[in-house]
Amino acid sequence: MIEWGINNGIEWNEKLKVYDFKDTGRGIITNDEIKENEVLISIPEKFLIHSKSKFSLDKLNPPNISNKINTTNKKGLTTTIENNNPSPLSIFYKPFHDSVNQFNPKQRISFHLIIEKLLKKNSIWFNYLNDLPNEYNITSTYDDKEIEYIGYPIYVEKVFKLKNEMISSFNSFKEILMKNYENDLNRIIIKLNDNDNENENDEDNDKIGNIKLNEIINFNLYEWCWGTIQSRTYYYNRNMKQQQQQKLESDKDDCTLVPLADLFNHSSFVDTEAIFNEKKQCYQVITKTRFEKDTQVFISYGKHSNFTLMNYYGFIIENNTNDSIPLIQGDAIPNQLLLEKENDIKSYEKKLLILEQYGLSIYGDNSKFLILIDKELPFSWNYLSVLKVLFMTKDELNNQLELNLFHYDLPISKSNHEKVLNFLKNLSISQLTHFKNYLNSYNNNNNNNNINNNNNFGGFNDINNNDNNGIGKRFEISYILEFNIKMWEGCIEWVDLQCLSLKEEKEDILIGANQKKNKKKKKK
Ligand SMILES: C[S@@+](CC[C@H](N)C(=O)[O-])C[C@H]1O[C@@H](n2cnc3c(N)ncnc32)[C@H](O)[C@@H]1O
Repeated sequence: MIEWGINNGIEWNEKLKVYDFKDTGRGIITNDEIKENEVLISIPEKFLIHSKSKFSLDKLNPPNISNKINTTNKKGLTTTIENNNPSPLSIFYKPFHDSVNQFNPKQRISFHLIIEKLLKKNSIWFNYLNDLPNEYNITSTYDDKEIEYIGYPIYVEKVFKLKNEMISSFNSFKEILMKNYENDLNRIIIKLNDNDNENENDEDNDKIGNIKLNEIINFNLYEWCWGTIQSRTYYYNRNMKQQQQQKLESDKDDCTLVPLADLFNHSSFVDTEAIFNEKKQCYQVITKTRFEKDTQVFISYGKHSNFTLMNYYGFIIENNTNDSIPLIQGDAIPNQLLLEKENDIKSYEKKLLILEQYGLSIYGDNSKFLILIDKELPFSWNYLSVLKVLFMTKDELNNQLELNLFHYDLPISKSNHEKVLNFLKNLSISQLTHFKNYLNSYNNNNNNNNINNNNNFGGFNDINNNDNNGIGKRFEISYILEFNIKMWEGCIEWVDLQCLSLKEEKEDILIGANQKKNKKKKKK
């Protein structure tokens, strides 16, 4: 693959080599020191596969029609206006280009990948595509039963959401193609051989004849594209500046495959910069981290929790410092405080207003109720602040004691602190029990039948060796559930420590905060 890249003008850092690592699977090793800010790879634009990229067969690309056209106005003056609907001239390619124009970015990239894969040796990406994994371990490919067995409702819901996103994306992909090709699955989409008498049996493995619609509408192939996109693409927003800006803002999904740059494995301890270099017209990956000779060169895929890594990339990392557990709103927010809505609507509304004022929320996506891997503070600041405000008494609200929290970073009051800690202790104990149950039933349901339990992290795992009706135990899921148990145990320890030190406090912290306020007033 590297040789193919170098022969085609991809600038590959000479110190780097492909290597099969025991723990992470195929990745990149360096035979000399790599310095901070060193360019790892530069890839010419023509090799990128994104939602605007060209197909490798010239005849598949729409003719270059200018986006500006001349018109004559009522006064007979000629003006140049935007042509918002440039369409390919050829009737033969009309359904092809109509479909391309109707696809969203992920469908468009999938279509491109499918075409290039079916083109085999006729594709400029043949060597690259040939060396990609045949299947992916991402959660969208899990069996429905397996997803249910994960147990934790937030995880189950998220995985189903991702899987359904892929399925509905495929359904609409199929619908667009069927409509444009008038439901004719035998319709020839790509005519490689202009000779109509072509002998269809003449194809060898890598040379092809014509490509029909039924080869393109193939769920397994689409699932492979989805895995390729989820686990191997880079962000791509260079077009944002140009006229497509409006269109692209509505679909923030735009990303690009960058051949060979997707051979680097992930580490949460490194920093990477990936940019399109306008001057050189190429995509570059630059490391912000130094690497020693004979070590694996990692890049960063982002600060992801293990659950996110498992969903999008199909692997997890040991003791991931970015790990966190999302909380269900129903568990995270005390019920009795939600009941306040009925008893004391004024206080309830006041609390919501305070939260809004400080950019916090108890509803929907805005809320970040997270358990963190941080011994000093295992609950996210947002979450703790929401709880503190919700537990405020009428008096505390009237005295605007939220200012203690948001201005001086102090507790609202000793009793408020106590109530929050009590709630967190009960929450942690019940979550710990839940996670122990999830793990037990996960293990029991999967009957010790391991899908990829090779007791190491990542790498290429054979996900097909499960002979228990398609269900098997996944190392990643057991690890995440076990790790969450440890995190909840850490929360209980933290709450106990806080309770101890709170007991030792003689004076109500509320007084301390007020003193601080008074001091400020005196200064004025
Ligand atoms: C962009 S590709 C990296 C190259 C890939 N290993 C290959 O052989 O083509 C991303 C995939 O590599 C694997 N991977 C990346 N980082 C890893 C890590 N730290 N541990 C285990 N597997 C990792 C996962 O399978 C992931 O989906």
